[in-house]
Amino acid sequence: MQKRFKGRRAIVTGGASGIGLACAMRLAQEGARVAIWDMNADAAKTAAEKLGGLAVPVDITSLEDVGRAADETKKAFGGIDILVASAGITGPTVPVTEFPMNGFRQVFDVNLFGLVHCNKAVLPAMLESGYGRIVNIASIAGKEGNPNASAYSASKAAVIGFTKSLGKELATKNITVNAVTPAAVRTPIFDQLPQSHIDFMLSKIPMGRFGTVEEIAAIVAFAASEESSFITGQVLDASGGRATY
Ligand SMILES: NC(=O)c1ccc[n+]([C@@H]2O[C@H](COP(=O)([O-])OP(=O)(O)OC[C@H]3O[C@@H](n4cnc5c(N)ncnc54)[C@H](O)[C@@H]3O)[C@@H](O)[C@H]2O)c1
Ligand SMILES: C[C@H](O)[C@H](O)CC(=O)C(=O)O
Repeated sequence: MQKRFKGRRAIVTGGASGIGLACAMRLAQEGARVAIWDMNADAAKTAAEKLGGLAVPVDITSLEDVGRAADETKKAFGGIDILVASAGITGPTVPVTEFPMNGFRQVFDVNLFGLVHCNKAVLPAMLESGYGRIVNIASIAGKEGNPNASAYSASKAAVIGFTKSLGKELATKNITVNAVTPAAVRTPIFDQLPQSHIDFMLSKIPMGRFGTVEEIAAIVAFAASEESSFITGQVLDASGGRATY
């Protein structure tokens, strides 16, 4: 495998599981030093040991905790070149008429505000070095809006809008900011969903199968690489043919 990330220092939020773990493994396999940022401290430790990286337990909903994590990572690595923001939750799978507002806010606290905290936290180091790659993991749900998943869909649509804005702000700073919108991939996040919703998501994929974490990690790795230098503020799709834009 090529070593596109030799000498690069990466943070992967949600890196202890699923898509984030696969992204962390791919970046490490290609030479990056990787910090696993995750609220699951034990899983983060296990993942970091597996890839020879750094485990940084953090709750991304806390701006202060994220600032502490960024300081710890920058001190350990000497800088930050890459952020893959993968940490996320689904929230309840219910119609809007039944959707509890505390649940709606929790989804936004993690999926949007937590992601914004992490994007903000890595920018000083990237601006100081004059280089950066930010890859925000959104979802096809943010493009299409899934029924019974209004908070999740809205939060991912917000991630897309935020990514487009930040990409334009940083366009002359050699820092790119892109989103990836996967369709369903069988990971532990499915444990947060009823089977009916999982069946619905599969039914929407023209390829007739779920994606794999490796397939998502491959597109994330491209977006995180130097090769993607003329792509910013964009949405890179990985939905098995489902997305129409
Ligand atoms: N799996 C899919 O079908 C799919 C498809 C499209 C997009 N996504 C998105 O991809 C990302 C990763 O999903 P996944 O399938 O790997 O899920 P996952 O549940 O396997 O992993 C999510 C990780 O995020 C961590 N996390 C959750 N809340 C956190 C917080 N407040 N602070 C720090 N860490 C926190 C969890 O501990 C977990 O390790 C999510 O943003 C999800 O919305 C998933
Ligand atoms: C959490 C979901 O599995 C993920 O976002 C994929 C999705 O929403 C879909 O419709 O596919």
